Amino acid sequence: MIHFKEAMAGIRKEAPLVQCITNFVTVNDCANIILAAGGSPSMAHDIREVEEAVEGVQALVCNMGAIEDTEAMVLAGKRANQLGKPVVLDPVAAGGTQLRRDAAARLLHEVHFSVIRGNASEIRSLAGGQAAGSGVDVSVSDVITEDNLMENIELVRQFAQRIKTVIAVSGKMDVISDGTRTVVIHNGCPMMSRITGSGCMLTSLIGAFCGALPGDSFTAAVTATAAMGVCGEIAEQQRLQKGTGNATFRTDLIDAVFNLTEEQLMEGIQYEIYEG
Ligand SMILES: Nc1ncnc2c1ncn2[C@@H]1O[C@H](COP(=O)(O)OP(=O)(O)OP(=O)(O)O)[C@@H](O)[C@H]1O
Ligand SMILES: Cc1ncsc1CCO
Ligand SMILES: [Mg+2]
Repeated sequence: MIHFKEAMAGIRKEAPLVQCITNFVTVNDCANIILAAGGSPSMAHDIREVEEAVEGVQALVCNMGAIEDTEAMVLAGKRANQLGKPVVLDPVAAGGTQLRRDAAARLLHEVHFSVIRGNASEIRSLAGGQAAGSGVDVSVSDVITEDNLMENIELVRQFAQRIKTVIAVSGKMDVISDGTRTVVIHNGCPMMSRITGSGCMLTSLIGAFCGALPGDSFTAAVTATAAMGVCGEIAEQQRLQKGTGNATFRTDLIDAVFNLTEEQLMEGIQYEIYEG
């Protein structure tokens, strides 16, 4: 059983401060989704201040879209680890270039992450498999479908168990595992992949939930992913009513997170749990 309601209440009560070392493409959306959820963002990323900045926050998010900030992520991540604060990784285009493969390997070696959230190509690459993609989007051949769901659940579960980290793979179906329990979430809509940053926003939201629930990163990752999916559906209904496009969808998605009630979340979630 996942305590979604308690997690939702917790993030609004705790108002966690979340530090994001993230990319210039989607930094503003990451800050706004944290605010929408009831948290408070800090985008401090300079190597001269990240270790000090981490002392004042409840969680750290490292987004490899800011590949130039890898050193800052290592410094901040190590300090967060010393302080026992959750660290979340978004391995943007992790398998795409040698620079990114090296950065991902270094980050995994030097920092312990509470949660890693990426698309199927990124997670497949981190897990040591052959990922087809080289860009920031998932490759068609890596997409998780009904047909390959069970083998992907097993891949994600084994990877989570091996590195003792909650792994969250996003897509049409989101697969989240702590190495024992695996949750599959069916919410969301294709429009979410027609804006840039829905993944970065999801990772930031996971960071905010981890900040509110520091001892339970699995519940944090599952609740954030479910909330994002339900809010994507709400924003899509509005897009269809208004006849708007991807720019308004992005705003409506953030608004939906701002206005999301525990009841809306509970009514909207479509998920199943696989044990063992
Ligand atoms: N076809 C889809 N159907 C339902 N939900 C989707 C679909 N594609 C993406 N999503 C949702 O969009 C969000 C982002 O997932 P996605 O896998 O697209 O991240 P990403 O590739 O890292 O994105 P980006 O790098 O652009 O930020 C998740 O909440 C996911 O559930
Ligand atoms: C498009 C893009 N390029 C680097 S980071 C980023 C945001 C989505 O991952
Ligand atoms: Mg991404």
